[in-house]
Amino acid sequence: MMEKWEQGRGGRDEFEIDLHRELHNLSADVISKTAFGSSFQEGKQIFNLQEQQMHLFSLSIKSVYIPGFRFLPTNKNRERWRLEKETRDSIQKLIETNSKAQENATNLLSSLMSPYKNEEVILLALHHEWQSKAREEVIQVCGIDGLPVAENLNDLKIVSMIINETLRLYPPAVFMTRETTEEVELGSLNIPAKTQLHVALAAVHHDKEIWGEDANKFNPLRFNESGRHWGSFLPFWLGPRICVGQNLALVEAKIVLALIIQLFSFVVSPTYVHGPMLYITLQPQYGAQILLRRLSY
Ligand code: HEM
Repeated sequence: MMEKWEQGRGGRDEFEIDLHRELHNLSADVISKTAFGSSFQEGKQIFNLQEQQMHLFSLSIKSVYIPGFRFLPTNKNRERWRLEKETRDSIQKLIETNSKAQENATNLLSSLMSPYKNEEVILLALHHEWQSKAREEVIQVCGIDGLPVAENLNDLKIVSMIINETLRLYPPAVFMTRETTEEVELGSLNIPAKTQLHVALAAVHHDKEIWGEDANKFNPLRFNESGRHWGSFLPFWLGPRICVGQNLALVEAKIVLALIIQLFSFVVSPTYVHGPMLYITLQPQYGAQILLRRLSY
């Protein structure tokens, strides 16, 4: 990705990119490579099929629910069935040809959650003091041309705090849905069996009683303090269904953010319009345009 940026720069000091698009492509590459290794191209094709399915799913949840409608052979339904069949056939083919992919394929591809958050870079583009602090740390830990590697990732404490603070303010999974299997008492509420509950993660993350009066402000320092309630920060959820990709996501996010900070300084482009939108996960509706400037040390 960085090489592509460098080529696209073509000698200019400053250039604009849509970070949302760039990180989305990077995420597809990394998940496909991690899950499928040598079958990377086929993996990426499945990723693309799922993305088209996601688009159709997001249209259906916004329309009026008519029982049984999903069984009618409308154009959109036929497209959904085609994508579903093509995805299943491709995964099956991969499993048959690549025994290594067998354990991981369905699980990893069931998640299109990008581990990289445009918001991290956008927030750093707005908060220059944190951008500088993070750069100082990356250079101290990795040097001006060294890479973030397994041995030094734990030393990137400020970078971690920035990632956590971004996941707090803009959790990709905005709410979780659960259904009660039996009647339960929740505080003063008596909830019957088979009731759907929506747990609003974003509301918990912005709760002033938990996070204080500056709950809506970007302040990575709050992640320097210990003693927080385990239920107050849950971007990856909790318990038995906690995100299995959590560690991979955090490691990837750290590496990518550290590399961008090490090579470029950045500001928000005048063409950027802030418009977070729920599209299965939280996404920037109009993209994430930033102006990058190559650093020379
Ligand atoms: C910032 C990035 C990510 C966030 C915020 C995130 C968040 C979540 C959340 C909240 C859940 C719980 C969903 C539920 O139970 O309803 C979940 C589940 C899951 N995630 Fe992630 N995820 C991220 C990245 C990833 C990545 C990179 C992968 C795979 C490489 C992944 C794989 C999974 C899988 C397989 C599950 C289902 C686990 C189960 O049901 O047992 N996630 N994720």
